[in-house]
Amino acid sequence: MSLPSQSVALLQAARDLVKSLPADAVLLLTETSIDWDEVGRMLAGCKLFVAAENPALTKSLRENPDWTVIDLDPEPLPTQERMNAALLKAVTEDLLQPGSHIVAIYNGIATLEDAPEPVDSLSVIHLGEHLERMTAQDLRVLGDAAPIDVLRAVVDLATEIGREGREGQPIGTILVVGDTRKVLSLSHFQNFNPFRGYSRAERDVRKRDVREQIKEIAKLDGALLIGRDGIAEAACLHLGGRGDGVNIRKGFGSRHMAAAAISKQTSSVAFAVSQSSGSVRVFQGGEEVLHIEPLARPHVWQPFRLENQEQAPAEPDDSGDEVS
Ligand SMILES: Nc1ncnc2c1ncn2[C@@H]1O[C@H](COP(=O)(O)OP(=O)(O)OP(=O)(O)O)[C@@H](O)[C@H]1O
Repeated sequence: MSLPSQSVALLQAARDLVKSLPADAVLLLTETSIDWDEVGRMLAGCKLFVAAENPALTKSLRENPDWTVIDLDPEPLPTQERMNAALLKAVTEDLLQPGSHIVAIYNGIATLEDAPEPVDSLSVIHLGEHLERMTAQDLRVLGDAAPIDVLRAVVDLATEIGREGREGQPIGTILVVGDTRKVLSLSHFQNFNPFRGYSRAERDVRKRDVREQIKEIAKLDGALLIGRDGIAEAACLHLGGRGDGVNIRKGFGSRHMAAAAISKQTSSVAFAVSQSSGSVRVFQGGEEVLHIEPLARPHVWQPFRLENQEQAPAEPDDSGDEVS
């Protein structure tokens, strides 16, 4: 079996790019059988990562010491997401450093299984910029709390608030997503609702300019409430909700407790942005399910913290709020 001409040309281009940019590695994403000996000859001297779902395809590749095989979960994901998953896995397993430059070759256009060419596309990926967008996979732990595009937008908003603060000052806040009616019934306004009077389009957090406006509002004391559909409904909310049965780590105060508590008592997901550290902790069902560090770019997602898992004792609700 020899390689078709388009694949040969792409591999040559990848090898040349690795030398001339320079780039750190080549990532080959394929689900089609391919002449690996030929690939090896063409990419001699390049660090090669091969990502595939099919274990039969990658089994023999593991014997080659110069190649790193990344197993992908067998899910019907778009190519972009599979590439993201492969790169994220390589970074979290310390196979690649954030900031690396990668030449990726993949099948981005032809989707037929019997496509004449195993690969048809080439991209140059600068991992520093790219990692921030690799959130979809990790957000799956939140199940169907909200559509993925809404969750991504809220993550972007929360991490930007944590990283940037406002006017040089760190700010903390809570972004509550979903179950708006129940959240409102358990909370009260500390101030007038700044979203009142604005159209849905002007409150849609999936839009960058709306997120920029919301960052201003996040300076105000209290939590923000966003619907499952991504429309911001309220700000300046003092969240009620009882704190018993929730788990937050030692050292956290009333903000994180309030976020955990509201996620326990409603089906919302609460994103607590810490004023002191900028980190974002995501609570669901009263438990912390995700933690994002406020690194300057890039950040790497951690589903669970690998540190001291000691938990703070549950505190009673400090608000005693009635329905407002
Ligand atoms: N129930 C609540 N609803 C909304 N915001 C709250 C609530 N309780 C506390 N906060 C916010 O949290 C702030 C106090 O944060 P505190 O330092 O006690 O918490 P923390 O969990 O350690 O958070 P941080 O890491 O941001 O300091 C309050 O000024 C208020 O803005």
